Amino acid sequence: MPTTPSTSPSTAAPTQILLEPLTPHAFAPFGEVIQNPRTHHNSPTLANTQANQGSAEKWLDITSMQDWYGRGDSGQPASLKFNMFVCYPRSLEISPRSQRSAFCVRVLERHPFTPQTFIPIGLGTEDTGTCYLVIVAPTLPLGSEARHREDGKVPGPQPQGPGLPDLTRLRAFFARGDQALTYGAGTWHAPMVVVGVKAVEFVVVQYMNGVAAEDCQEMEVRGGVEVEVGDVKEVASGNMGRAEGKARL
Ligand SMILES: NC(=O)N[C@@H](O)C(=O)O
Repeated sequence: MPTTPSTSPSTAAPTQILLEPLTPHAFAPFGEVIQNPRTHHNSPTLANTQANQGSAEKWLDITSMQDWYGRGDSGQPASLKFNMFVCYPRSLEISPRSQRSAFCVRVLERHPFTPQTFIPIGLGTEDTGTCYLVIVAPTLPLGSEARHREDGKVPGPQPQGPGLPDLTRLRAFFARGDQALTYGAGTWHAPMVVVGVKAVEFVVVQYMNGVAAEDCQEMEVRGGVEVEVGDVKEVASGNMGRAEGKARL
């Protein structure tokens, strides 16, 4: 997988950020949350209709899946792929600062020309021992990119822009089994992080064209970013106080 140069948090970075619940509003700069508007009061307004002889409610256009590969240099067309990721629980470390368990983000990646949807299967809301973390960063404007890149090269245009991730504005969300999500095309994100006691299977939907540099770009986060998780059971059951989970930059 192609790796862009590593980057590290700037000295101006805040030292801590909150671990937040995944909501459509909070996640909007990075993509979309997919959830049942009947059971999640914070859902955006969606059109719906009756289906299946009235035994089903059908919500329409629940997420966007647009092919941006026409902007790639190779001209290689992409097709829609359904893959499955079986994500095992990650090892957590004990934060030297808080003495609580934490996940260290060492890699961020992006898919410049496609959204990517993660749909968990087999993780119920009753599974309060396991949840998953969605860790994302906005993209820096190109001027900052030029200052940060070591090889002087600028990748082609993409929906979020070609810049490196802004680690000073990294966000970490915790999600439940009754939520799926779509990373917007080009959104910097950590490889999926499951925490807790069991593996989670995800059906993953995205466009791909087989050109490695256009399908996925990855970079190392020098020194890592520590996301404080604390008690996974508290996080997974949604009982965590908002100020408890923190990421240290
Ligand atoms: N997000 C994640 O876990 N992984 C990927 O985006 C991937 O395509 O490898």
